[in-house]
Amino acid sequence: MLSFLQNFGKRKPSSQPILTRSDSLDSAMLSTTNDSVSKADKDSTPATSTADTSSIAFETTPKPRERPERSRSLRPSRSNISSYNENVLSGSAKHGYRKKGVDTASRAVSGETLVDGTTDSPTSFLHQTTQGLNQGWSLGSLPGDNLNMSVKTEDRVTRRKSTRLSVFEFASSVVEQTKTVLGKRGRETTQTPVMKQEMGQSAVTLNAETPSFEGPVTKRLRLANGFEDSPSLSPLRATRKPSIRPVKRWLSQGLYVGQDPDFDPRLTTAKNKLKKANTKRVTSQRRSVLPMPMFAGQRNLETGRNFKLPFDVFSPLPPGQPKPDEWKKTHKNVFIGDAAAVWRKSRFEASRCVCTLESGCDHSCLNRHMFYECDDTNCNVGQDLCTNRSFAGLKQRHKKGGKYNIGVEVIKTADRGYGVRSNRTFEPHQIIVEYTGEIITQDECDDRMENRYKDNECFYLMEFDQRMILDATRGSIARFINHSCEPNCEMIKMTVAGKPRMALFAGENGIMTGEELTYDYNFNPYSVKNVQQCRCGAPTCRGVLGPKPKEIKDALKSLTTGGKRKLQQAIEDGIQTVTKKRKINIPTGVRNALSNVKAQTTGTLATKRTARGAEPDADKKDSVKMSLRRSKSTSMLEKSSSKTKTAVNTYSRRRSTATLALKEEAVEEDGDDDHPMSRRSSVKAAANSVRKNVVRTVKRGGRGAAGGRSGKSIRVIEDA
Ligand SMILES: C[S@@+](CC[C@H](N)C(=O)[O-])C[C@H]1O[C@@H](n2cnc3c(N)ncnc32)[C@H](O)[C@@H]1O
Repeated sequence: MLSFLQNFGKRKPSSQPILTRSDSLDSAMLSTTNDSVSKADKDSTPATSTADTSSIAFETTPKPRERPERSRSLRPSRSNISSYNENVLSGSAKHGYRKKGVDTASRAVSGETLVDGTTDSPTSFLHQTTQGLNQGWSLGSLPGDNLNMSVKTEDRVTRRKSTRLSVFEFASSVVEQTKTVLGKRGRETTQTPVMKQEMGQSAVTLNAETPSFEGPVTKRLRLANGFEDSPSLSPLRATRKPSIRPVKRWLSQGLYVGQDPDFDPRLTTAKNKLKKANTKRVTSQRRSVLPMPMFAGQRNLETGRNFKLPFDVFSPLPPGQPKPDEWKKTHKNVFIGDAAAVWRKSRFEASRCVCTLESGCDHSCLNRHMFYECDDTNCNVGQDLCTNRSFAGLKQRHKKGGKYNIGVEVIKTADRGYGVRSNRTFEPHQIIVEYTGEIITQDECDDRMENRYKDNECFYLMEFDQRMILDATRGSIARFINHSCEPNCEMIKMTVAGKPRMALFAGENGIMTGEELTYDYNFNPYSVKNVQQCRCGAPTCRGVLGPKPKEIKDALKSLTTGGKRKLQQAIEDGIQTVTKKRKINIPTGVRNALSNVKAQTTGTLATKRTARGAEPDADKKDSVKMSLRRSKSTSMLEKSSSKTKTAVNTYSRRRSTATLALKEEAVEEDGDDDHPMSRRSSVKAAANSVRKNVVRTVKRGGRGAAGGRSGKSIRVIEDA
């Protein structure tokens, strides 16, 4: 049988038999033909090759009929024909091009010319064939044996080989072709590492034990492992992966099923892993599924949770947005040149706030009112209860990293150059971004203006503290924040661990995702000719960067014609009224009048304060100090601008010496049980009066060709 298979159905002689299911059927079907031939040829000289077989077969049969002789080269080579015939499938095929005289019926499966002249009916033959197909494969028992169709090796008779393909042979060839196309790589991709490993081992075994096998590896593996009659024996099925039906667990267990309870969607996977590794979890208290709504409600009632609407949304800009040329960044204030040496430590000693554990450090915290950030050295309630640690919170946010935590990004505006927008929400008064840069002395600033920045369009300079300048040319992203007459943020200077720092805070209404961040520059162009048109688009836009000239005039009028009370009110409203005079070209006469009124008023208030002696009137004290400091600042600016003619954009929201003194008194007197709160509220009132933005922006006046260019400005913080 083996030798029969070897000689039959193979294009070229092979030393190894191919044991395939198709072969068994094929051989079963075709053996009748061969046997009939062998019967006829039994007595003739045995052939030694398939070619001989053909010759024998054709020699013993007469020519079928006369046909026009075709050239051999034109005749299709039979060994190359791989056509598919339904007759072959049905088993009733009459193979090939027959010679006349050959009993075609005997070639059919249904013939009665089975080996040894057995008289099995076609039905029983088919039955046996089916049995043979269903049988397992093994070397010991081949299906052909059951069919009693074995052919002894010594009786090997060369027979004419059918050039048509049987159905199984055809299928095998298709699979083989497919595999050839897929190639090794294709097979590898369909095999799991475990499969490969198993197959590798089995292949070794197979090679060692059954070297005569050929065919797909999977089949050999099955044969070797004894998985007989397995459906995966089919080469087509062998390459197919078992499909795993996905189970929608979330349908029954909720959307968060399987998610780690500590998972933070704002972090990257790596950071989440790190966080998980670093946190000790109390696994016993964790539940793998969400609590039922009633339990969730109960939990909320017990533990409490701030309700937030809308939930924080992160909305980064789509890629490909125009970005500013890379600027030198620094996220910390850096002293440059002599600044560090000149810098003095804060004159004011840190004092503890008087907040209680019951109330926590809330909006009534004195440190908060004084624009001092609480820390472990000056806070009475500790980190957990304190809400006056904005800069510390910002540091933590930035430490976490990611665009969401940074929360801002640069955008290109239509008509104001670059700007900054939020890509998440911010609560009212929440810190957004710190304004950092290089801290330089006034001399250094002048030098930079004359040399380094002489061709610049924009300047990012602010008067900072102790007459230092904060230059954000190398600084944080906050330098790109534009002005608006109806801003949604405010720039605030606070003392953090004894050092002043500036940051942008959300305004009263908080910030929504995608809003452009703005604050009021109170831009002072220094000269009317340098007034810049404002394009903020607010309904109440003043039209220029800075106060309207009319407002300035009105303020001046109130200063000159109003009484002391009115003047004081004007002063408390902010020093804009004083600085505004430099935004427009105020007539010298008016200016002199203003100076006189200012001096008189200051003197009066100061006298009053002295007369009151030890009894502090917080508001007035504050006003006095403000006016004094204001005068000082003004002169500083005048001097500065007259000397260097540099433009300064100033901002200040700063406590005064007086308010600090009051605060200390209040802390001391807080122990007095009679009126502790009244004292404190007077301090608060004093502090509140100081919380006025004092922002001045002065356009750079003519300094040669570069100095006279419009649009050049620097912003300087001014101590109030
Ligand atoms: C500190 S820079 C702000 C960032 C600037 N837009 C940029 O592209 O670098 C200040 C300059 O921005 C422009 N600017 C800011 N707000 C403006 C506004 N509301 N209207 C017109 N120009 C504005 C002015 O030219 C101003 O001198």
